[in-house]
Amino acid sequence: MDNIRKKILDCKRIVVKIGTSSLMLPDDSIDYQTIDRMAYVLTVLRKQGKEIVLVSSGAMGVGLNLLNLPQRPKTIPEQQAIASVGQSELMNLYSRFFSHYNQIVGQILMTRDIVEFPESRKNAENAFEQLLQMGIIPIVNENDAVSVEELDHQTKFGDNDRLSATVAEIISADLLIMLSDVDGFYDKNPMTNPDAALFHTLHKVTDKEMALAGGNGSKFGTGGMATKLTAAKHILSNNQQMVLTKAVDPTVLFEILEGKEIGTYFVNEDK
Ligand SMILES: Nc1ncnc2c1ncn2[C@@H]1O[C@H](COP(=O)(O)OP(=O)(O)O)[C@@H](O)[C@H]1O
Ligand SMILES: N[C@@H](CCC(=O)OP(=O)(O)O)C(=O)O
Repeated sequence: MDNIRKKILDCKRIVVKIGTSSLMLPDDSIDYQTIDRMAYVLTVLRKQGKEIVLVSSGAMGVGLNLLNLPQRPKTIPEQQAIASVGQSELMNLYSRFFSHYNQIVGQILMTRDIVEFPESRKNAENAFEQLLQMGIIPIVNENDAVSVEELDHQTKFGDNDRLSATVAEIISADLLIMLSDVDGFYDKNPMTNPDAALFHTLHKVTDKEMALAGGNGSKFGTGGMATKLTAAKHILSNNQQMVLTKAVDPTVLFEILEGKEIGTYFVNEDK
C-alpha cells in the first residue's frame, strides 16, 4: 500500500459523489448496471460499519430520458419541470436497487439556504445524523425544481461537485470520493490528449492546477474538471481529504478504502 494513503484506512464517514456522465450511457439512456453496482457496494460498506452518504446527480439526465427529449431546454421553468420528473424517477430507481440488498435510503434535497442560514444548516445536519444513526443511506441532490439563480438571493449551488464538498463539511466526513467518467486529474484533458499524465497525489490546488482543468465531457452534467478542483480546494481548506476516480466499476470503492493508489488523492501535507 502507498504509505501516504494509510489515513484512508481509518475513514468511517464517507461521502460518495456520482456524476451524470457515470449514470447515463452514451446513447443517453440510464445505466441501470452502474446504479445496481453502486447500491451493492454502498450497502456492503454500510454493513462493514461505514457511514455512507451518496450525492447523486442525474435528475436532469433521467428527466430528459423519461420525457424523450434530446437536449436540455432553454427556459428555466422547463428545466425545473424536467428535474422534478427526473429526480423522482432517480430516487425510485435507487430505492428499488438498494431494496434488492435490503438497504433503506432517504432523500435529501438541498438549496444554498441550507448552508447560508445557520438554523437551516443545523436542521440539515440533524437530518443527516439521524439517518446515519438509523443505518439509512442518505441520497442527496440539489433541489433543482426550486433552486434558481435570482438577482439578490442565491438559492443554487450550481453543481454537485461543490455540493458534495459542502455535504462533507456539514457532516464532518472523513473522506469524499468523487466518481466521474475520468480516472483522476491529469496535467491536461486525457480525453483529447493521449499523452496526459495523472497526478496521483496533490497537496494543494492553486491557480496553476486550475489552469490545467478543462470543461465537462458529458452532455447533461454541469461540472467539468474545474468544479472538481474547486471542490478539492474546499475540502483541503477544511483539512479533509478527497479521492477522484472513475465510476465505471463501483467496486473501485473497496480498493480506495484499502488504501490502494487509485485516482487522484487530495490531502494536506503532514507538517
Ligand atoms: N485536466 C483534466 N484531467 C481530467 N479530466 C479533464 C481535465 N480537463 C478536462 N477534463 C474533462 O472533465 C470531464 C469530467 O467532468 P464531467 O463530464 O463534468 O464529469 P461528471 O459528470 O462526473 O461531473 C472528463 O471527462 C474530461 O473530459
Ligand atoms: N443537480 C443536477 C446535477 C448538476 C451537476 O453538477 O451534474 P454533474 O456535473 O454531472 O455532477 C442534476 O441532478 O441533474
